[in-house]
Amino acid sequence: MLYSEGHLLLLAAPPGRGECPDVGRLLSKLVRCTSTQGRTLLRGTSKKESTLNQSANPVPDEDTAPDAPTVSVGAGAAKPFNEEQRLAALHRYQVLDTTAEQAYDDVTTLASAVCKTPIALISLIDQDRQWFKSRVGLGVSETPRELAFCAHAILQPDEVFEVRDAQLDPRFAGSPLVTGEPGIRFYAGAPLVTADGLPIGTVCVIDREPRALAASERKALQSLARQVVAQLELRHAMAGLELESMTDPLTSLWNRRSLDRRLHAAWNLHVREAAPLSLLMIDLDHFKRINDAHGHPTGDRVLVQAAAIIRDQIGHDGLAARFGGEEFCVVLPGMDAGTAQQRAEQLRRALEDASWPDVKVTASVGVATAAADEDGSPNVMLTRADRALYVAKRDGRNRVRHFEGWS
Ligand SMILES: Nc1nc2c(ncn2[C@@H]2O[C@H](COP(=O)(O)OP(=O)(O)OP(=O)(O)O)[C@@H](O)[C@H]2O)c(=O)[nH]1
Repeated sequence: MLYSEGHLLLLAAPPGRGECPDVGRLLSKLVRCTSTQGRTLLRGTSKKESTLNQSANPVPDEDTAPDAPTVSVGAGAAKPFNEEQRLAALHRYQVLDTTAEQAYDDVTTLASAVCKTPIALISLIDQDRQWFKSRVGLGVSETPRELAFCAHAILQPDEVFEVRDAQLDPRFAGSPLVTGEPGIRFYAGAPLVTADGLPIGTVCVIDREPRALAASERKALQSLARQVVAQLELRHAMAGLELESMTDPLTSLWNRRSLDRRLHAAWNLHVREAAPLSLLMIDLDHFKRINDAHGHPTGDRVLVQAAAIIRDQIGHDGLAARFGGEEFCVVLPGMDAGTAQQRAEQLRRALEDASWPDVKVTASVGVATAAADEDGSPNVMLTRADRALYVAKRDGRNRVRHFEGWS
């Protein structure tokens, strides 16, 4: 957005002044959406609802409107004193450049309706730009930071930053966003402040006419900003849980469940692109003896080190997972049988040559490949790799075998 970092900029021309959009419906949708995810983002719903409905018919409240802060002119707003932590907090949410989401779009729809502005935005202030997670009434998805009104708004994280007539404000009168499109005259942005007190953006509203926010509208804008932060936190926590549920806690490799998903995805790619697909099944040899001779904790350390070697050896060419116990699996999309066998042999040697804590470690590897035009299924791939692993064990261990048939 155009004003200041870390505010949701609600820049909206009234959707027909005098019209009262169905704010209650939008609000209940928002509350429903957030509460189904186990967290109430809007407390005291009925009170807020009545506040929001009142503010749909705003009466500018000159007494309570905050004064604009003093900021630098020319190259845009000054940077907040805690800019580095602020950017780290923003990037932690991993929300920049993501696609539109209903939960955020509901907020801008509400902001525009409540404040009766034609433009409403959720603006996130990145290092050199402001990027809009959601926007009503504006075509662009980002602007340079130096043009952002929101970059000013984040300098006063506990207040709504309001510019009642940008043409009369020396900081903004010459801005191309005021002199040209979208012709900003009025701006109000409520900073998005994280639990750590870091302002990452705003919820803001913009109008093409000079005006002021009523106290109730200002409050509503701040409520919406709090909801955006709660939504960001919720998504972040869910992503963390998802990752946790897909990861093996001991080795940090993908777990079996994750392997199944990824193998299916790789199989779909194999079918769609008519590309080969290979799979390695790796089993540490006589692992029980390591546990028996050196104890379970040493066995665990060996598993962690083996996982690290497998991950390093495979790099970005495939996906490594812990299949269970002392067994690992590697999915190699696009890799033919010959190359997969070479990589398996390199991996086997790397495990054998590694320096281990007081023990000798080797592994047997089974390889299965679906040629570019071959039918089958992910489960058949697993069974074939398992059969090849069985043959490698049967033939003496510490060796690689490719699936060559069932006999
Ligand atoms: N330390 C440790 N041991 C585990 C873990 N998961 C499974 N194991 C042990 O791995 C051993 C696997 O033993 P087996 O299936 O007999 O296989 P092996 O001794 O490796 O023999 P081969 O596979 O035939 O070469 C068992 O003793 C399990 O208790 C784990 O997370 N940590």
